[in-house]
Amino acid sequence: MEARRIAVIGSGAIGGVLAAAAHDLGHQVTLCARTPFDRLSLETPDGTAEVPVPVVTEPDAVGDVDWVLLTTKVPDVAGARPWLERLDAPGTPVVVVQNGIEHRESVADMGLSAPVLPALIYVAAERVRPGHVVRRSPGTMLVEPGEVGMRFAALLAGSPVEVSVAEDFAAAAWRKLLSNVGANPITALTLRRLDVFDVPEVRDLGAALLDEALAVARAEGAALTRADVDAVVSGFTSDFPRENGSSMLYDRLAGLPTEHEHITGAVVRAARRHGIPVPRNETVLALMRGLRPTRLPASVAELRPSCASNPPKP
Ligand SMILES: NC(=O)C1=CN([C@@H]2O[C@H](COP(=O)(O)OP(=O)(O)OC[C@H]3O[C@@H](n4cnc5c(N)ncnc54)[C@H](OP(=O)(O)O)[C@@H]3O)[C@@H](O)[C@H]2O)C=CC1
Ligand SMILES: CC(C)(CO)C(=O)C(=O)O
Repeated sequence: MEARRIAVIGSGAIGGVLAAAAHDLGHQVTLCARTPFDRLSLETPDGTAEVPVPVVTEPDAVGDVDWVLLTTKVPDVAGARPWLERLDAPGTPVVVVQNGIEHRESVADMGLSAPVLPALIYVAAERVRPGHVVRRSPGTMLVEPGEVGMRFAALLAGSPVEVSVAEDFAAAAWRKLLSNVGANPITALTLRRLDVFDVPEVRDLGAALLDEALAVARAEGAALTRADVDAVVSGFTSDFPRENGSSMLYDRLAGLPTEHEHITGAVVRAARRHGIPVPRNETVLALMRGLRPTRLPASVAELRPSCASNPPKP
């Protein structure tokens, strides 16, 4: 495919993975970062590679582009407004690559002239320090159907991130939310990686959180069933290397605010609209709200393994 100019807003786990994937395909990538660093490096089971893409911290330093990939955490979208305003153009789609079900809402008040493409990503990726990202699995992305989604799939075709169109994107987003409602707060609260789901009671709690969320998803019109819950729960210990954690665990380790209001909070808000009881998710939300975003001591940070010792699952 012809090389395209791509701006990636956010240089964390997902921004790093997507910037590397696009660069390796020959696209012209610019990383729009908040915290400056010199050079992106990506650690995978095959080794660590430098990704020689320019890293800029000022919107005026980036020229016009063909695609914008927004990869900040959901609560950080407001802070990314200067980038989005600088890059906005009717022919430059903004791909919102985030967890949750609020992809369009999160940029709705920006007044963008650009088409917005909601996107979901499944990947085991961790930003361990500014500019250094560990990717422990290949990635898969799901995007809304339509012409922009198909062009985006073509843009990354042949990279380690396989993009496909989800005919029922709303259901796909709720299915992804099921995994995040279980894995993210449980790993963040226990400060453990996905191996925490080897503990039978924790696995049962995960399943119970998902059961509650399933009732809400169905009330919202998402065509999901108990089989989706079962698949997600068994995936906790089989879809990714168990040394993987979750984006919420990584935020907690780094002392950053977490996305709980957009994960568990989204389920609880929708449950209230429908009068559906979700006591376990309400409890988890209260605990997440009670956490202080404080960088954790070195002994806890040692939970961060490198990739080299973690071969991918077949
Ligand atoms: N990590 C994972 O494995 C997965 C994550 N996701 C989802 O993907 C989304 C992105 O997560 P992830 O990449 O993990 O998050 P990270 O915290 O690793 O990265 C987010 C990046 O956004 C940057 N940022 C924040 N505000 C701005 C700003 N104003 N301008 C420029 N950059 C900014 C942060 O900067 P700074 O460096 O200063 O912190 C950080 O580098 C989330 O919605 C997450 O839930 C989905 C699937 C898997
Ligand atoms: C659970 C996981 C790893 C799935 O991609 C994820 O979405 C996250 O870490 O936020």
